Amino acid sequence: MKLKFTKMHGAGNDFVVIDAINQKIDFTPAQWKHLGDRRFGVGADQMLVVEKSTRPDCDFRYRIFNSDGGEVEQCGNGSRAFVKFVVEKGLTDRKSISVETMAGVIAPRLEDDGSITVDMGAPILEPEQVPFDTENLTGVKEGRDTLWPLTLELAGDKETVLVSVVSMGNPHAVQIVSDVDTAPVELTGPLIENHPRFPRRVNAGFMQLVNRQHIRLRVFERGVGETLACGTGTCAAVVAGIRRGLLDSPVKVDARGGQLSITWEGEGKPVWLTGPAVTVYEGEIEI
Ligand SMILES: N[C@@H](CCC[C@H](N)C(=O)O)C(=O)O
Repeated sequence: MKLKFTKMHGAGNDFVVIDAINQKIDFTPAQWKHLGDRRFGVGADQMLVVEKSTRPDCDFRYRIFNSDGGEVEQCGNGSRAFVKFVVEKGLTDRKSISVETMAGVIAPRLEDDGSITVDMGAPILEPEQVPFDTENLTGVKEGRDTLWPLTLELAGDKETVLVSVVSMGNPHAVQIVSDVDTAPVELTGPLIENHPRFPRRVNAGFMQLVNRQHIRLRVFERGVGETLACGTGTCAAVVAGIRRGLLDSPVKVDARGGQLSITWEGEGKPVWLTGPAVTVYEGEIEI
C-alpha cells in the first residue's frame, strides 16, 4: 500500500505521524521498524498513529511505536506533535484535546503562539509499578526519593550507579552526572536499558543540575538509542530532582535538540510539559 505520512519533530525527537482514521493501518513490528529505519525507510525515533478513540471522554487514540518496531505506552514530545497534526489536518476544530494512550489519558493544548502544553498525568513512583524489581536491594533515601543502586558490567569491571525510578506511563531510570557532555551515555545507556531489574526495559536519563530551576538532560531511549530530546524523560528527571530536594518547579530543561519546560506541584499532581512541535514535510511511501 501507499502510506501517507507527515514528518515532524519536537526539540529534535523526530516522528513519522500517520492518520489511521482515513487510512487503514495494520503493520507488523517489522514494518514499523522499516518505517523508522533512517537508511531503508523514512527514519524516525518514533512512529505516531492517530486513531479514533472508543472512550466517550477522549477525542483520539494515540499509539506509539519505537524505531525498533515495538509498541510503547507513552511519548511526551510526540503528544505535542499529535495535537499540532490533528489541528493542521482538520481532524478536530478544538485546540485542547483529550487523548487515550496505552498509559491513560493525556491532554495536549495548542496555544495561539504555536507552543504546546501537555498534561502528562501524575508520575508513578512505586518501584513495582514502574516496573523495577527491588528484591534484596537496599535503596538510599534522599529527600522524598529513594536512590537505587544498579550494578553495571563494563568490560569485566563492575560499576554501580544510583538511579531514581519513575514512570510517566513508560519506565525511566534517572541519574545525576556532573557534566552531560562527558557522561557515558552511549556506553552505559544500553546496559541500563537492558538491566535485568527492569522487566520491561527502561529509558536511561542523565541529568546535570545547572541551578534549582534549570537542568541539562540526555536520554538513552528504550528501543531507540540516544535521542535529541525525550519528553517523558524530561518529566521523569524533573520529578526525581524535585523529590530529591534539588529542584523547584518550574524547571527549564536543555536537551540536545531544544528546550522544554516542566511544571510539577508534587505527589499526586500532574506533570505539565511545554515545548515546540514542528512539521517538516509530507510524504508517501510504499509499504
Ligand atoms: N521520545 C519519547 C519517549 C518514547 C518512548 C520511549 N522510547 C519508551 O520506550 O518508553 C518522549 O518524548 O517521551
